[in-house]
Amino acid sequence: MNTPRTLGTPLSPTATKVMLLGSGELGKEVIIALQRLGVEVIAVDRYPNAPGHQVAHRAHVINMTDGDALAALIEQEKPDLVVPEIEAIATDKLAELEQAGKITCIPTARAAQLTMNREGIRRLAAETLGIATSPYRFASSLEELAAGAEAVGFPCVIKPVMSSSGKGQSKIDSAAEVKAAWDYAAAGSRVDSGRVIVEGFIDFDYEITLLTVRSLGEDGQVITQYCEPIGHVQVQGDYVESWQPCRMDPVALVRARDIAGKVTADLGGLGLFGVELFVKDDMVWFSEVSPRPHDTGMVTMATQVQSEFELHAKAILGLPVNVALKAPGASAVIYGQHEAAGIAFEGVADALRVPNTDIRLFGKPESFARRRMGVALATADDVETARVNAKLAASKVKPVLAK
Ligand SMILES: Nc1ncnc2c1ncn2[C@@H]1O[C@H](COP(=O)(O)OP(=O)(O)OP(=O)(O)O)[C@@H](O)[C@H]1O
Ligand SMILES: NCC(=O)N[C@@H]1O[C@H](COP(=O)([O-])[O-])[C@@H](O)[C@H]1O
Ligand SMILES: [Mg+2]
Repeated sequence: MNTPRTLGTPLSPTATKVMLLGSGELGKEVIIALQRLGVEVIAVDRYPNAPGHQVAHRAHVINMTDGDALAALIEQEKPDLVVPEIEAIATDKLAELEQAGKITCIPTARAAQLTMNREGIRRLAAETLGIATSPYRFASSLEELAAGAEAVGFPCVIKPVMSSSGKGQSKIDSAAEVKAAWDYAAAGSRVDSGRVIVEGFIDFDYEITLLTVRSLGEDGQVITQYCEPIGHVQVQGDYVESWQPCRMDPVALVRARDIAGKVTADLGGLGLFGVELFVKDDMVWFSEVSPRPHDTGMVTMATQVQSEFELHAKAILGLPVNVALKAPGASAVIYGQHEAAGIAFEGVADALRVPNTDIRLFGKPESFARRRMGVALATADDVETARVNAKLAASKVKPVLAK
């Protein structure tokens, strides 16, 4: 597509139909942004009442890694656009359907395929595009992992090739810990491929997500724009707080944009990407990329003129976008803390009394101790104050077991 889409009326023959594959907290916001443009949205996830299910025109529950089930649902709904929201889907089937001209996948089926598996995106970035990354090896057995760890050196980080939000990830300091890391990766993999990546540990000063948007310009050509960098802190491979803008060495910022530009140009298509980068002084390493909104980018709901979700929604429809920052701000995660269905949240009023804050509760039907159930957002004159306030607001929200 190189012209903007004409938008129809939902639930009518002119409807512009978008199908989200994955309907968590990130998809929920993309859906709301699409709904505002009168797009008909079909939300799909692996369990009922996922956050995005609750705000879409229609909701479906299927095993999205089952290619036949996925193809059948696409055939039934005939969406104009298919928008992957998680990695764990039958991306080979999406590629087959795209090849046959049956779907338009966002940003491309190939991007979904390459980023579903760490091996695909890592080899593309490091070996094809020549971009700096941590040293790495792949391993399909404990013996290969032990050899890979020796090759990249200690400390190193071991991750299943198919996992996200830090699941199955561990950092080890010696050969004695390799077996525990192998077993932990096997347990945390979202698709048990029995394959892991071992990466040399990068002793970075800080890490960022560079939200990068590919949208259509007035002449129908794709243009690439960069949001202000987002700094973040991760615990056990999962994001706990983020802030924007993240102050950076100017040379590092140029390098970060250059890497993000190269990677997203290769992946192609339209939409927003979250490019994860490690930074030390003026050196920048590529870590990975989400061809979709990024969890650390939830901060943009407070900080940008158009949130990352609105940017994604507009870009995929061929519409122009505005990546401008509105105010410095921060986000802090609210975890479930309990293992139970239908939990309640006390203290929301206290949280909202913290100056210039807001709260999102995702509405996930079931809580786990470390499941992300909500996020606190804050803006301020400076990022430091916003970080303090976002964390304070998040700490005031108390997940409790329903009485
Ligand atoms: N090689 C490395 N050196 C130093 N830190 C690392 C390395 N690999 C991962 N980390 C740390 O672990 C975090 C999570 O890693 P990564 O992004 O690869 O996992 P993930 O499971 O894909 O997470 P998500 O889905 O949330 O992006 C990184 O943001 C970083 O803080
Ligand atoms: N880092 C990726 C990420 O943040 N993905 C977001 O989390 C949801 C799954 O949450 P769940 O595991 O609680 O169901 C996904 O659907 C997506 O919105
Ligand atoms: Mg990551």
